[in-house]
Amino acid sequence: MNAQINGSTRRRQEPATPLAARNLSAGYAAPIVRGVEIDLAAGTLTALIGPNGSGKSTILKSLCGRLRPLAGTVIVEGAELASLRERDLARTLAVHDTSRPSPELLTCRDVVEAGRFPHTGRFGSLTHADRDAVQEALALCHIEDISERDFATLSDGQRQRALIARAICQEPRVLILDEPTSYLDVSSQLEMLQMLRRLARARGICVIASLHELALAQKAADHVIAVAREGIAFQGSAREAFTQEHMANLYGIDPSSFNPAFGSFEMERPRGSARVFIVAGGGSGVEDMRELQRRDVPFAAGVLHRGDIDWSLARALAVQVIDTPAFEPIEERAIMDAKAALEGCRALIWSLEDTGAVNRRNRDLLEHAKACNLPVYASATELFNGPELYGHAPTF
Ligand SMILES: Nc1ncnc2c1ncn2[C@@H]1O[C@H](COP(=O)(O)OP(=O)(O)OP(=O)(O)O)[C@@H](O)[C@H]1O
Repeated sequence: MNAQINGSTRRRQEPATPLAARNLSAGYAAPIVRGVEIDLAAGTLTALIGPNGSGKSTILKSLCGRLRPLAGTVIVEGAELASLRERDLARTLAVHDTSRPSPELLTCRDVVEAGRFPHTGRFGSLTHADRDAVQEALALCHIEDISERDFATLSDGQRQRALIARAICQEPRVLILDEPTSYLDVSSQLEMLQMLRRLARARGICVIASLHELALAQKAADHVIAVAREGIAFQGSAREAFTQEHMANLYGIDPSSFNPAFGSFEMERPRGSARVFIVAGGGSGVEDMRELQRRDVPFAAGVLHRGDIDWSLARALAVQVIDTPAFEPIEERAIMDAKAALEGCRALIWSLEDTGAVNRRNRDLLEHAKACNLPVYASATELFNGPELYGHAPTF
C-alpha cells in the first residue's frame, strides 16, 4: 500500500509482551483448545493458522475478551484482561472479525470513525487529530475514494477494508484480526498483509491475524501459531513452522505435496506406475510436469540434481524421482536406475534444451529410449497433441 505509515509520533516505550495467554482454555460449553501459551512481541505480525474448526477464532475471541476463558488468563500489556474496563481495553486493543454488521444509513467514513470512540470525549466529537487518524486509516486500507459511500452498499472486500480501517484508527497497541484477507482478491491480500506488517513495525504494535493463505502467512508473519487437536500444535518463526513435516501433521496431507520454498501445496500426484519418463532440469520441466498432473498421467522424472526446481516439483508430483547430488556430474547408479524406470514407460519427454558438464549423462537416456523404441517428445503438449520427435504415439 502506498500510504505512508506514521510511526514516529505514535511510538511509545514498549513493554516486553503486549499480549500473552497463560494456560488458556477457550471454548463454549466445553473447551475447544486447552493449555494455550502465547507471548507476542511488539512490532511483530503473528499468523494463526490451522484447519477449519480447529479453534483459531475461538482463541482470538478469548484474546480480545469477547469470550470468557474457561481456564487460564489473558494478559494485555501486563494487566489481566478481565480486570480492564471496556474503554481502557479499547484504547489498547482493537479487533476486526468476520461478523458482518450492516449499519443502516452510515457511510464508510462513519463506520471507520467509530474506531475513534475510545479517544473521543463524552460527546463523541472528533478533533483534528481524530480526523487525521481516520484519514490515515482510510488511506492505508485504500478506501479513500469510497469513504462517502453508503456502507451497506459496499462489496464484501470493500467492507472488509473499512472494518480493518476502523480497527486501525483505534490506534491500538494490539490489533487482532480474524481472517482479514478472506474477501480480498489476490493482489489486495498481498497489499493488506504488507500494510499490516509495516504498521506493526512502524508503530511498534502487536498484530495477530488468523489466515488460511499459507503462502502469504509464510511471507508476512514474524511468528506463526498453528492450532490443531485441541491446542497449539506448534509455534515459532515462519522458517520453523512451514516445514513439510509440520504442514503434513497439521493438515493431514502427504508431506511431499507441500513446497516449503514457496509455502504452497501441490495437488495429489497421479496414481499408478509411471507411464511417461521426463528428463528435465533447471525448471525446464515445470510446465510439462503440471500438464501430466492435470491429465492424471503418472510419470517418473530424472535424472535431477537435488535442490533443482524440477527436483522439488517432481518430488511432489512424480511417482518416481531419480536424483543425483547437486553440482556434480550424474552418478552411474542414477543413470542405471533411470534406464530401468524408462523401460517401464510408454514415452519419454525430453524437456531439456541443452546439456552441460553436470547433466550430460542424461543424453544416455535419450539414446536408451530410441533403442527401446519409445516415442520421444519435446514437451507434454506435443505428447498429447503430436507430433512425436521419434517413434509412435503411445496410448494411455
Ligand atoms: N458459539 C459457538 N458455540 C458453540 N460452538 C462453537 C461456537 N462457535 C464456534 N464453535 C465451534 O468451535 C470449534 C472451533 O471453531 P472456530 O470458529 O474457533 O474455528 P476456526 O479454526 O476459526 O475455523 P475456520 O477456519 O473454519 O474459521 C468448531 O467446532 C465450531 O463449531
